[in-house]
Order: sequence, then C-alpha cells, then structure tokens
Amino acid sequence: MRHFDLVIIGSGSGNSIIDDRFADWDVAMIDKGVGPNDAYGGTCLNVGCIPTKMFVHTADVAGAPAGGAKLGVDLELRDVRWRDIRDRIFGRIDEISAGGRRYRAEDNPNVTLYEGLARFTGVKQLTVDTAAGPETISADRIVVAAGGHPAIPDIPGLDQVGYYTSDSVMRLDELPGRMIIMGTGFVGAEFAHVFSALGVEVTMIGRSGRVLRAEDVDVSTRFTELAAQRWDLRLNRKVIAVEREDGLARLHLEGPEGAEVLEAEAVLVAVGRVPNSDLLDATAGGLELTADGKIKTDATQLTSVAGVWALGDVSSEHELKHVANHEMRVVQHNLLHPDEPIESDHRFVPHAVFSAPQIAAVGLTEQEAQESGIDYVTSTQDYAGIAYGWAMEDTTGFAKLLADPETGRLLGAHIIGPQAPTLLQPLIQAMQFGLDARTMARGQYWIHPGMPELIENALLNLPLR
Ligand SMILES: Cc1cc2nc3c(=O)[nH]c(=O)nc-3n(C[C@H](O)[C@H](O)[C@H](O)COP(=O)(O)OP(=O)(O)OC[C@H]3O[C@@H](n4cnc5c(N)ncnc54)[C@H](O)[C@@H]3O)c2cc1C
Ligand SMILES: NC(=O)c1ccc[n+]([C@@H]2O[C@H](COP(=O)([O-])OP(=O)(O)OC[C@H]3O[C@@H](n4cnc5c(N)ncnc54)[C@H](O)[C@@H]3O)[C@@H](O)[C@H]2O)c1
Repeated sequence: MRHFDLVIIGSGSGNSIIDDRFADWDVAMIDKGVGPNDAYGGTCLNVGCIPTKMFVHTADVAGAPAGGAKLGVDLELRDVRWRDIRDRIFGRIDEISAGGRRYRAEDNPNVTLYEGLARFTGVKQLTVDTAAGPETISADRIVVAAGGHPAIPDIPGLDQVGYYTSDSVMRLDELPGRMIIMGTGFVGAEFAHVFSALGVEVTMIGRSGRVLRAEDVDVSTRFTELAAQRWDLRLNRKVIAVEREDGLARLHLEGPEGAEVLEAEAVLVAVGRVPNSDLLDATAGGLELTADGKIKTDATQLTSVAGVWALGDVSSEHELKHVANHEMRVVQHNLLHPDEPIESDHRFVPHAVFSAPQIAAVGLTEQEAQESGIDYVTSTQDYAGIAYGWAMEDTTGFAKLLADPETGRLLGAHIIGPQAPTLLQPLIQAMQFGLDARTMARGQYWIHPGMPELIENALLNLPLR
C-alpha cells in the first residue's frame, strides 16, 4: 500500500491547494471526473459557474430585442445557432479542463494522479477504483474536496423518462421546443432565463408560492412577478408522476386547482444538490456527518479525524465557488502551518443569481432580522429613481438595505436589477471592513451618473438615528 504525505480528493477547489510550497511533498490527487465526459477540474469549471455564465451572457444578448422597443430601437433576433453557442463555450472549457489534467498528470513530478472513485476503507485509508483495478493508498494528511451532485427527487416514472440535470443540459444536441424545469432555486432561475431567451418555451414548477424564496421577501416577490410574465410559472405544485409517450415527457401535477398534466420535449431537474460524502463512504473513514449529510468540520476546516480536512460543497453550508475557494486557502495555510492554524470567515458571504433580472445579496434578509429580534432600519432605492435607471427605462429593479439604526453598520444588502452583483461588491466591502452607512455615502465621491448612485441613494435613505 503506497503511503503519501498528502491525499486530495477532488480536482475542483482542491486542485488549487498544490502550489510550489508543496514541491517537497509526495501528493496524490484523486478525481473521478464530472459531467458526461468525466472531466477534470470540478463542477464550477465544467458544469457549474463558468459555462452557465457563458450561456447567461449569450442569453442576455439574445434578449436585447425585448428591451429595445421601449427605448425606440426595434431589434430583431434572427437566429440562435445553438450548436455554435454550445461548441464555442465547451470548446474553451474542455481545453482548460484537459490542460489542467495534463498539468497534474505530466508536469508535477511530486503529484500522482489517480482517476476513479475513491472510498474510505479505514481511517486515513482510501481505495480508488482506477481503470487498472482497485488501488488502496494511505496518507498522513487527507483533504476531502469532493463536492456534490444534483439531487433527483423520488417521483414515480422519473427514472424512466429521461431527464436532464445541470450536468447534462448544457450539452444538448438540439434546443427542445418546450422545457419543464422542476425547481425554483438558483439553477432553475438561471436556466429558465438561458433557455427562454434562446427560444425555448419554459414552464417552471415550484413547490412553494415564490421563486427564489430564500431571498429577501421583497426581492423574491418581485422576481416571481417578473418570472410569471416570462415563463409559464406553476407554483404551489407537487409532481405526482412522470411518463414518456410519443417522445414527450408528461408530468402529472397536483396544485391549488386540482390535477394538471404538462407536456414537454425536455425536463430539467433542478431541486438542489447532495454532498458526495455517501460516494466516499466518509463514515468508514471515521468522519462525522451533519444531519444533511455534509462532512462536519470546525472553523479551521478540520474534520472529526485529526489530519483530515474538508472544504467546499461536501462540507460547507454555502454551496458557492467563492466560499470553496476561501476554505481552500484556509486548508492550504493549515497544511503548511499546522502550529498556527487559521479559521474560515463566513460572516459576510454574498451570492448572486445570474438570471433576468439579476439578483445579488449579502447578510441578513428582513425576515432573518425580524426572527433574530435585532433592532434594524431599512431603505429601498429604485433604479427608476436614479439617472442611469432613467437611461435604461428600468421600472422594476431596486436595492434594499438593512442597517443598525444606532451605528449605521450595514446588516444586509439585496439588489434586484441590472449589474446587481457588481453593484453589491462595495457593500460587501463595507460590511467586511466595518464601514458605516453615513461614512460610506458621504465620505467619498460617487461617479455621476453611474449605476452605483443606486447604492449612494439607498445608503442616504436609511432612517438612522
Ligand atoms: C449549474 C451550477 C451553476 C453554478 N454557478 C455558480 C456561480 O455562478 N457562482 C458560484 O459561486 N457558485 C456556483 N455554483 C456552485 C459551485 O459550482 C460550487 O460551489 C463549487 O464548484 C464547489 O466546489 P468544490 O471544490 O467544493 O467541489 P467540486 O468542484 O464539485 O469538486 C469536487 C470534485 O471531486 C470529485 N469527486 C467527488 N467524489 C469523489 C470520489 N468519491 N472519488 C474521487 N473523486 C471524487 C468530483 O469528480 C469533482 O471533480 C454553481 C453550481 C452549479 C451546479
Ligand atoms: N449563481 C450561483 O451562485 C449559483 C448558480 C447555480 C447553483 N448554485 C449553487 O448550487 C446549489 C444548487 O442549486 P439548485 O437550484 O439546484 O438548488 P436550490 O437549493 O437553490 O433550489 C432548489 C429548489 O428546488 C426545490 N425543491 C427541492 N426539492 C424539490 C422537489 N422534490 N420537488 C420540487 N422542488 C423541489 C426547492 O424548494 C428549491 O426551490 C445552490 O444552492 C447554489 O448554492 C449557485
């Protein structure tokens, strides 16, 4: 049995751990691959953030005619060359993935790449199913960066009809005429925008009464109103059964108005993700799990076993790439400096939903502030009330802030509208570095008439004491 200084499971965020400072370490990288081609480099690169945003930008361009008429510019979308779009995007991504794999496999003399599924077969011991057969290895230190995979709900017939997930839907050969999207979270909202802008008739099914219901209620309510104008939105529905007939998927739903049947050429399942701790048999390695199956860690990312760390989607409550990257840097430091461990900082974790409109948020929602009983004030500024919003004729976007009325410290920030993630960034910075709303609003110039005036005005509107 070969013994290593360090074993890393997962070539997503885990891949970035190994830099020049590990040149003297004997390292094993284990990866089973993701997506239909078992690609190297993890979810974000191959089937997550990066290709989705390349499709989202393309969809934004395809959606331009819809926004042109109100400005007096009549545009026309003449054609969507789906295969060209798909091949442009994956032509770039597949090369980056192959290059990353080649670099680890061929250019790193201290790194051994094992390609296959790894399972714990003891404490700090793993068996990898490689093409040449099972191989068992052990290590002084192990980093579990194994991510997760799409959840598939237990609905009669679903397994037989053939459905897509975020892993497969971006590589379709043809755009379907109609697509049913199950799920109203991040993945559902982003792909509904992509496919509808490219000409697919989208029906979105949700269990609750709102789309993106984890957002601040004002943001989620506004997004739901706008989504209902663009997509066939079926909320408060339960999918009872699925069947396929004459090439069509047929979904039987139960909702407020009784039974319904929906038909479409394609079904996209987007109901969340499950951590890969089960594939890994994490408990056989002595690793404790949380109630939702994530690997338990402390703030230094150490698991219940000394010498074994976990990071990213397999252990974090935030399934976001910037969080996985942050935790990766914490683990990297703690491997190199075991006597001076540092902790992850999850105080101000932002997120963005790249749909139409865009959403970005950080900190408390108003509902969370109410539930926690803290004293807060809010302000809302519409894009329609700032000069750049007039230029865009925006009538639906806004920024909503929550702050401590005494100190002016920001507690939460929520934006729905054009460039929401970009506009949120200075607010994340303010929260992280303790800048109060008054100082932020009045202590600097704001470029006129730029979109950040939305933030300047939202800050000035706060009814601080
Ligand atoms: C469609 C989609 C869009 C997204 N968009 C965004 C976005 O815009 N912004 C954002 O911040 N986040 C986004 N995310 C989330 C983001 O992709 C993840 O949070 C991030 O990629 C997690 O990184 P990770 O390193 O934890 O895991 P991963 O990148 O998933 O890496 C895990 C690796 O471990 C390997 N592996 C797993 N189990 C085993 C095993 N037993 N043996 C061997 N190898 C194994 C896998 O093959 C994989 O390569 C998106 C996710 C999806 C699905
Ligand atoms: N822009 C981004 O940062 C981005 C984009 C995509 C994904 N992600 C990450 O990936 C994760 C997964 O995305 P997601 O959209 O799959 O999950 P999600 O948790 O955002 O949303 C899942 C949705 O499915 C619903 N649902 C759950 N079980 C269901 C069932 N049985 N039937 C019908 N609906 C059901 C939930 O109520 C929820 O609305 C996200 O939580 C996010 O962290 C991030």
